[in-house]
Amino acid sequence: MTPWILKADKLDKHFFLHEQARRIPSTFQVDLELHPGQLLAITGPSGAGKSSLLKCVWRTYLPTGGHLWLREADGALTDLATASEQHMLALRRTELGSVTQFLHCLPRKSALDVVAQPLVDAGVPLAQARERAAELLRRLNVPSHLWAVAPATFSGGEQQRINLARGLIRPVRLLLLDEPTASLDQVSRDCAIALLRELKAAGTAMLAIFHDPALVSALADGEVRVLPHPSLPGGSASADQPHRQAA
Ligand SMILES: Nc1ncnc2c1ncn2[C@@H]1O[C@H](COP(=O)(O)OP(=O)(O)OP(=O)(O)O)[C@@H](O)[C@H]1O
Repeated sequence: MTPWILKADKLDKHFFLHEQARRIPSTFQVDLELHPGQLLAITGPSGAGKSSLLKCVWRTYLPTGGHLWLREADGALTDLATASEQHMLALRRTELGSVTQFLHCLPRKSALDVVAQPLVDAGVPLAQARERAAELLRRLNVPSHLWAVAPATFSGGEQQRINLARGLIRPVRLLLLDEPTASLDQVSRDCAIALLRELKAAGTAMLAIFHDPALVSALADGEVRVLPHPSLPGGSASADQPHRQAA
């Protein structure tokens, strides 16, 4: 097997609300090992810290304990728990990608250009980026009469397909997926599964939160179960046996 691309070692995240002097526990003692071409499903009860784990990798959240090693394309090992902001910005431009369930885009920009933008930002000529965007929109069954329209007025499922196309258009080595298919119907979900399988086959590693067990069984190579902090209800078992990765 190829060497891992991401390894978490007792990763912790808690929040401190200074004005209330209150500590909010989140992700607790997570260990995981993710290889190129693998998808690991992050599972666990609501509030256990699944999204926080992905945000620690993307570094919207700064981990409060443990290590989060990324093996970069040149083989260098970087601990995302301590990497500089500048380094993180560079990694987000080159190696990391993230798709959530929410589409954030500028008003008045066409759906086609919203999807093409990450490629344009990466230096791909506009015509070529639009061609690839059109291909993805077709694959995700977004009707062509919507391509020139700004997605602000789109239905939830349409917006989510735009968001997914935008999130998948730029090739990355590690992709984070936080419920990117939550509002999709069965047909669109199957299209998304096919696209994600192609990315896996091309070697993209993925950490994903899917609430739909059908997606987990269709795509996951293993599971990382995030359990609540031992101080929380349902968390006592995790004190002795924190989050284990199951193959
Ligand atoms: N920015 C923040 N400030 C304070 N607390 C936060 C913050 N982000 C998350 N939390 C808290 O961390 C805990 C874990 O949240 P998180 O969203 O990671 O859980 P989750 O497992 O993804 O939940 P769900 O399945 O319901 O989406 C929750 O108690 C949440 O209130």
